[in-house]
Amino acid sequence: MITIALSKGRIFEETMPLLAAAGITALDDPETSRKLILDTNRSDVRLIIVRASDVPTYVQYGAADIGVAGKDVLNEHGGQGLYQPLDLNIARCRMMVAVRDDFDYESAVKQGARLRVATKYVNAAREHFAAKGVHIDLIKLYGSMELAPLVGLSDVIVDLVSSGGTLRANHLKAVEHISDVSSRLVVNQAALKLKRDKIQPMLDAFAQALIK
Ligand SMILES: Nc1ncnc2c1ncn2[C@@H]1O[C@H](COP(=O)(O)OP(=O)(O)OP(=O)(O)O)[C@@H](O)[C@H]1O
Ligand SMILES: O=P(O)(O)OC[C@H]1O[C@H](OP(=O)(O)OP(=O)(O)O)[C@H](O)[C@@H]1O
Repeated sequence: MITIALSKGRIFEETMPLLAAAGITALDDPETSRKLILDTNRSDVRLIIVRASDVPTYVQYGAADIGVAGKDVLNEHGGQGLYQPLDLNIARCRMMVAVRDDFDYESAVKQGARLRVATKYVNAAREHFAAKGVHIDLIKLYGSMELAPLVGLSDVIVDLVSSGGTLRANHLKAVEHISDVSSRLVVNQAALKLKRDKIQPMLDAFAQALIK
Protein backbone atom coordinates (compact mmCIF):
# COMPACT_ATOMS: atom_id res chain seq x y z
CA MET A 1 0.00 0.00 0.00
CA ILE A 2 1.23 3.52 -0.84
CA THR A 3 -0.14 6.28 1.39
CA ILE A 4 -0.14 9.87 0.14
CA ALA A 5 -0.65 12.75 2.64
CA LEU A 6 -2.43 15.86 1.38
CA SER A 7 -4.15 18.85 2.96
CA LYS A 8 -7.66 19.95 2.00
CA GLY A 9 -8.15 23.01 -0.16
CA ARG A 10 -5.62 24.36 -2.62
CA ILE A 11 -3.04 21.59 -2.21
CA PHE A 12 -5.61 18.82 -2.71
CA GLU A 13 -7.16 20.61 -5.69
CA GLU A 14 -3.87 21.43 -7.37
CA THR A 15 -2.41 17.95 -6.76
CA MET A 16 -5.37 16.11 -8.32
CA PRO A 17 -4.32 16.76 -11.94
CA LEU A 18 -0.81 15.48 -11.14
CA LEU A 19 -2.20 12.34 -9.52
CA ALA A 20 -4.46 11.87 -12.55
CA ALA A 21 -1.35 11.97 -14.75
CA ALA A 22 -0.01 9.07 -12.67
CA GLY A 23 -3.32 7.22 -13.18
CA ILE A 24 -4.62 7.89 -9.66
CA THR A 25 -8.06 9.35 -8.91
CA ALA A 26 -9.66 9.88 -5.48
CA LEU A 27 -13.00 8.17 -4.90
CA ASP A 28 -14.15 10.86 -2.41
CA ASP A 29 -13.99 14.64 -2.20
CA PRO A 30 -12.50 15.86 1.12
CA GLU A 31 -14.60 19.05 0.89
CA THR A 32 -17.83 17.06 1.16
CA SER A 33 -16.73 13.87 2.90
CA ARG A 34 -15.69 13.70 6.57
CA LYS A 35 -13.42 10.76 5.79
CA LEU A 36 -9.73 11.20 6.57
CA ILE A 37 -8.63 8.15 4.59
CA LEU A 38 -9.74 8.26 0.97
CA ASP A 39 -9.66 5.30 -1.34
CA THR A 40 -8.51 5.74 -4.91
CA ASN A 41 -9.19 3.89 -8.14
CA ARG A 42 -6.04 1.88 -7.31
CA SER A 43 -6.37 -0.69 -4.54
CA ASP A 44 -2.69 -0.14 -3.61
CA VAL A 45 -2.91 3.67 -3.22
CA ARG A 46 -4.77 5.66 -0.57
CA LEU A 47 -4.86 9.34 0.37
CA ILE A 48 -4.87 10.70 3.91
CA ILE A 49 -6.15 14.19 4.70
CA VAL A 50 -4.09 16.10 7.27
CA ARG A 51 -3.39 19.73 8.21
CA ALA A 52 -0.96 21.39 5.79
CA SER A 53 1.59 21.87 8.59
CA ASP A 54 1.35 18.19 9.57
CA VAL A 55 2.17 16.71 6.13
CA PRO A 56 5.98 16.59 6.72
CA THR A 57 5.48 14.90 10.10
CA TYR A 58 3.32 12.09 8.68
CA VAL A 59 5.89 11.48 5.94
CA GLN A 60 8.92 11.79 8.26
CA TYR A 61 7.60 9.02 10.52
CA GLY A 62 6.52 6.83 7.60
CA ALA A 63 2.79 7.06 8.38
CA ALA A 64 2.59 8.34 4.81
CA ASP A 65 5.06 7.40 2.08
CA ILE A 66 4.56 10.55 0.02
CA GLY A 67 3.13 14.01 0.69
CA VAL A 68 2.74 17.47 -0.77
CA ALA A 69 3.83 20.42 1.36
CA GLY A 70 4.60 24.11 0.87
CA LYS A 71 8.19 25.29 1.09
CA ASP A 72 7.02 27.50 3.99
CA VAL A 73 5.86 24.44 5.92
CA LEU A 74 9.00 22.45 5.06
CA ASN A 75 11.25 25.27 6.23
CA GLU A 76 9.48 25.34 9.61
CA HIS A 77 9.53 21.54 9.92
CA GLY A 78 13.22 21.23 9.03
CA GLY A 79 12.84 18.44 6.46
CA GLN A 80 14.42 15.62 8.53
CA GLY A 81 13.93 12.18 6.95
CA LEU A 82 12.38 13.66 3.83
CA TYR A 83 13.51 13.33 0.26
CA GLN A 84 12.30 16.32 -1.77
CA PRO A 85 12.60 15.27 -5.41
CA LEU A 86 10.19 17.66 -7.12
CA ASP A 87 9.01 21.25 -6.99
CA LEU A 88 5.41 20.83 -8.16
CA ASN A 89 5.06 24.57 -8.81
CA ILE A 90 1.58 24.61 -7.25
CA ALA A 91 0.09 26.75 -4.43
CA ARG A 92 2.47 29.54 -5.42
CA CYS A 93 2.78 32.61 -3.27
CA ARG A 94 5.41 34.82 -1.63
CA MET A 95 6.57 35.09 1.95
CA MET A 96 6.59 38.77 2.84
CA VAL A 97 7.12 41.19 5.68
CA ALA A 98 4.07 43.45 6.06
CA VAL A 99 3.14 46.40 8.26
CA ARG A 100 0.24 48.81 8.72
CA ASP A 101 -0.15 51.33 5.87
CA ASP A 102 0.86 54.14 8.26
CA PHE A 103 3.92 52.39 9.79
CA ASP A 104 7.33 53.78 8.75
CA TYR A 105 9.23 50.50 8.46
CA GLU A 106 12.40 51.97 6.91
CA SER A 107 12.83 54.43 9.79
CA ALA A 108 12.11 51.82 12.44
CA VAL A 109 14.80 49.54 10.94
CA LYS A 110 17.27 52.43 10.42
CA GLN A 111 16.86 53.59 14.01
CA GLY A 112 17.72 50.09 15.21
CA ALA A 113 14.33 49.70 16.88
CA ARG A 114 13.49 46.29 18.30
CA LEU A 115 10.63 45.03 16.14
CA ARG A 116 7.75 42.93 17.42
CA VAL A 117 7.11 40.30 14.75
CA ALA A 118 3.97 38.14 14.76
CA THR A 119 3.99 35.06 12.57
CA LYS A 120 3.28 31.39 12.08
CA TYR A 121 6.65 31.13 10.28
CA VAL A 122 9.07 31.65 13.17
CA ASN A 123 12.09 30.01 11.50
CA ALA A 124 11.69 32.08 8.35
CA ALA A 125 11.23 35.27 10.39
CA ARG A 126 14.21 34.56 12.64
CA GLU A 127 16.47 33.82 9.65
CA HIS A 128 15.31 36.87 7.72
CA PHE A 129 15.78 39.43 10.49
CA ALA A 130 19.03 37.85 11.73
CA ALA A 131 20.49 38.22 8.22
CA LYS A 132 19.51 41.92 8.28
CA GLY A 133 20.91 42.38 11.79
CA VAL A 134 17.52 43.53 13.09
CA HIS A 135 16.60 42.60 16.66
CA ILE A 136 13.13 41.15 17.05
CA ASP A 137 10.69 39.84 19.61
CA LEU A 138 8.89 36.89 18.02
CA ILE A 139 5.22 36.25 18.71
CA LYS A 140 4.03 32.87 17.47
CA LEU A 141 0.55 32.81 15.91
CA TYR A 142 -1.35 30.03 14.15
CA GLY A 143 -3.36 32.11 11.65
CA SER A 144 -4.98 35.47 10.86
CA MET A 145 -1.60 37.18 11.21
CA GLU A 146 -2.99 40.28 9.45
CA LEU A 147 -4.87 41.16 12.61
CA ALA A 148 -1.79 41.49 14.81
CA PRO A 149 -0.56 44.96 13.73
CA LEU A 150 -4.14 46.29 13.67
CA VAL A 151 -4.72 45.61 17.36
CA GLY A 152 -1.21 46.43 18.60
CA LEU A 153 0.02 42.88 19.10
CA SER A 154 2.99 43.45 16.76
CA ASP A 155 4.70 46.05 14.54
CA VAL A 156 5.31 43.62 11.73
CA ILE A 157 3.97 40.32 10.39
CA VAL A 158 5.63 37.66 8.27
CA ASP A 159 2.96 36.00 6.14
CA LEU A 160 2.17 34.55 2.75
CA VAL A 161 0.85 36.86 0.05
CA SER A 162 -0.66 35.87 -3.25
CA SER A 163 -3.06 38.42 -4.78
CA GLY A 164 -2.37 40.96 -2.02
CA GLY A 165 -6.12 41.15 -1.38
CA THR A 166 -5.91 40.19 2.30
CA LEU A 167 -3.26 42.86 3.00
CA ARG A 168 -5.29 45.53 1.16
CA ALA A 169 -8.52 44.60 2.94
CA ASN A 170 -6.77 45.10 6.28
CA HIS A 171 -4.89 48.33 5.43
CA LEU A 172 -1.50 46.66 5.46
CA LYS A 173 1.40 46.95 3.00
CA ALA A 174 4.16 44.53 2.07
CA VAL A 175 7.59 46.00 2.76
CA GLU A 176 9.98 43.11 2.11
CA HIS A 177 10.02 39.96 0.03
CA ILE A 178 11.54 37.03 1.92
CA SER A 179 11.11 34.14 -0.52
CA ASP A 180 9.02 32.64 -3.29
CA VAL A 181 6.93 29.71 -2.10
CA SER A 182 5.54 26.71 -3.94
CA SER A 183 4.70 23.15 -2.94
CA ARG A 184 7.11 20.22 -3.06
CA LEU A 185 6.64 16.51 -3.31
CA VAL A 186 8.12 14.90 -0.20
CA VAL A 187 8.95 11.22 0.10
CA ASN A 188 9.91 9.16 3.16
CA GLN A 189 13.54 8.17 2.57
CA ALA A 190 13.12 4.60 3.85
CA ALA A 191 9.90 4.08 1.86
CA LEU A 192 11.64 5.18 -1.31
CA LYS A 193 14.19 2.39 -0.84
CA LEU A 194 11.74 -0.31 0.31
CA LYS A 195 8.89 0.51 -2.12
CA ARG A 196 10.88 1.89 -5.04
CA ASP A 197 9.06 -0.33 -7.55
CA LYS A 198 5.79 1.46 -6.79
CA ILE A 199 7.04 4.94 -5.83
CA GLN A 200 9.54 5.58 -8.64
CA PRO A 201 6.93 5.23 -11.46
CA MET A 202 4.74 7.75 -9.62
CA LEU A 203 7.62 10.22 -9.31
CA ASP A 204 8.39 9.77 -13.00
CA ALA A 205 4.73 10.37 -13.94
CA PHE A 206 4.60 13.56 -11.81
CA ALA A 207 7.84 14.81 -13.35
CA GLN A 208 6.50 14.07 -16.84
CA ALA A 209 3.22 15.89 -16.09
CA LEU A 210 5.17 18.95 -14.92
CA ILE A 211 7.08 19.18 -18.20
CA LYS A 212 3.84 19.22 -20.25
N1 LIG B 1 -2.93 32.69 -0.71
C1 LIG B 1 -2.22 31.66 -1.13
N2 LIG B 1 -2.05 31.42 -2.44
C2 LIG B 1 -1.34 30.37 -2.88
N3 LIG B 1 -0.74 29.48 -2.07
C3 LIG B 1 -0.89 29.65 -0.76
C4 LIG B 1 -1.62 30.74 -0.21
N4 LIG B 1 -1.62 30.65 1.13
C5 LIG B 1 -0.90 29.56 1.41
N5 LIG B 1 -0.45 28.95 0.29
C6 LIG B 1 0.37 27.72 0.19
O1 LIG B 1 -0.51 26.62 0.34
C7 LIG B 1 -0.14 25.82 1.47
C8 LIG B 1 -1.40 25.28 2.13
O2 LIG B 1 -2.18 26.35 2.57
P1 LIG B 1 -3.50 26.10 3.41
O3 LIG B 1 -4.18 27.41 3.51
O4 LIG B 1 -4.21 24.93 2.84
O5 LIG B 1 -2.94 25.64 4.81
P2 LIG B 1 -2.72 26.50 6.11
O6 LIG B 1 -4.03 27.00 6.58
O7 LIG B 1 -1.63 27.51 5.80
O8 LIG B 1 -2.06 25.40 7.11
P3 LIG B 1 -2.64 24.73 8.44
O9 LIG B 1 -4.01 24.22 8.09
O10 LIG B 1 -1.69 23.62 8.76
O11 LIG B 1 -2.65 25.84 9.45
C9 LIG B 1 0.71 26.74 2.34
O12 LIG B 1 1.61 25.97 3.13
C10 LIG B 1 1.41 27.59 1.31
O13 LIG B 1 2.56 26.93 0.81
O1 LIG C 1 -2.70 37.69 -0.93
P1 LIG C 1 -3.95 36.86 -0.83
O2 LIG C 1 -4.36 36.29 -2.17
O3 LIG C 1 -5.05 37.58 -0.15
O4 LIG C 1 -3.58 35.56 0.04
C1 LIG C 1 -2.96 35.71 1.28
C2 LIG C 1 -3.68 34.92 2.33
O5 LIG C 1 -3.66 33.55 1.96
C3 LIG C 1 -3.25 32.79 3.09
O6 LIG C 1 -4.33 32.51 3.88
P2 LIG C 1 -5.43 31.42 3.43
O7 LIG C 1 -6.28 31.95 2.32
O8 LIG C 1 -4.76 30.12 3.15
O9 LIG C 1 -6.28 31.31 4.71
P3 LIG C 1 -5.91 30.47 6.01
O10 LIG C 1 -4.48 30.00 5.90
O11 LIG C 1 -6.13 31.47 7.10
O12 LIG C 1 -6.88 29.34 5.97
C4 LIG C 1 -2.29 33.72 3.82
O13 LIG C 1 -2.12 33.35 5.17
C5 LIG C 1 -2.93 35.07 3.64
O14 LIG C 1 -3.82 35.38 4.69
